[in-house]
Amino acid sequence: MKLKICGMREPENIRAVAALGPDYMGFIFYPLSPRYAGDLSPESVRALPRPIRRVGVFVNETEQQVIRTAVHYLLDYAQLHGDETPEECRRLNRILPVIKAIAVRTEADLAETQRYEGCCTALLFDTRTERFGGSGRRFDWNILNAYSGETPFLLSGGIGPGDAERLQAVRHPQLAGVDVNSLFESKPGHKECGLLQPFIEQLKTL
Ligand SMILES: O=C(O)c1ccccc1N[C@@H]1O[C@H](COP(=O)(O)O)[C@@H](O)[C@H]1O
Repeated sequence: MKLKICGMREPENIRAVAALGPDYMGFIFYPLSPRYAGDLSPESVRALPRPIRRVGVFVNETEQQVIRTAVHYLLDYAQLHGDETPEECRRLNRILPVIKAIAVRTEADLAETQRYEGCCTALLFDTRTERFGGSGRRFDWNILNAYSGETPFLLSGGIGPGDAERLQAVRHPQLAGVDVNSLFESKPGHKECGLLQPFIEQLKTL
């Protein structure tokens, strides 16, 4: 099971978390987020050891700006968390692999994914709230059984330090990994290695 650690914004913390060996690290380029990484020096991201894939998180950003940011930070993926259409995802995905976030509360929300089939490299299922992301709230994972698409997905939304065992019970052929964020923080954008390390150890046993 792959692990993405999202919402990084402090150079020292980025280095410490990178040493734990996540598969993906995420940087939020949404100015209204308390985890906004727009002031981060590109070197802090570019210097990440290569096995770690770099993901930029965007909300209703223009294609031009996403590409500009991707070049600046040498991003490997764009995670789109807004109202981006399948066509917008398809166009960008030809240039930069797209992870499209889908807001989930009910099974009906998963039906929405059909429109994105073939338009993005992966999906990310996050909890539907009044915000675009980073709510720290979990949705009912039983709902995942209603997803019958072929695009792999990351499971996200309110995954916390005590959830490794619960994740063990989630079985789905397209489950590619999990994405963690706010519940591993001591303040927005600062991840606690003391919480991440045991979680990662437990995940490895899955
Ligand atoms: O974290 C944010 O501030 C954020 C803002 C706007 C879009 C996405 C954001 N974060 C993403 O939200 C999910 C779930 O986070 P959490 O575990 O519930 O805190 C995660 O994919 C983050 O990348």
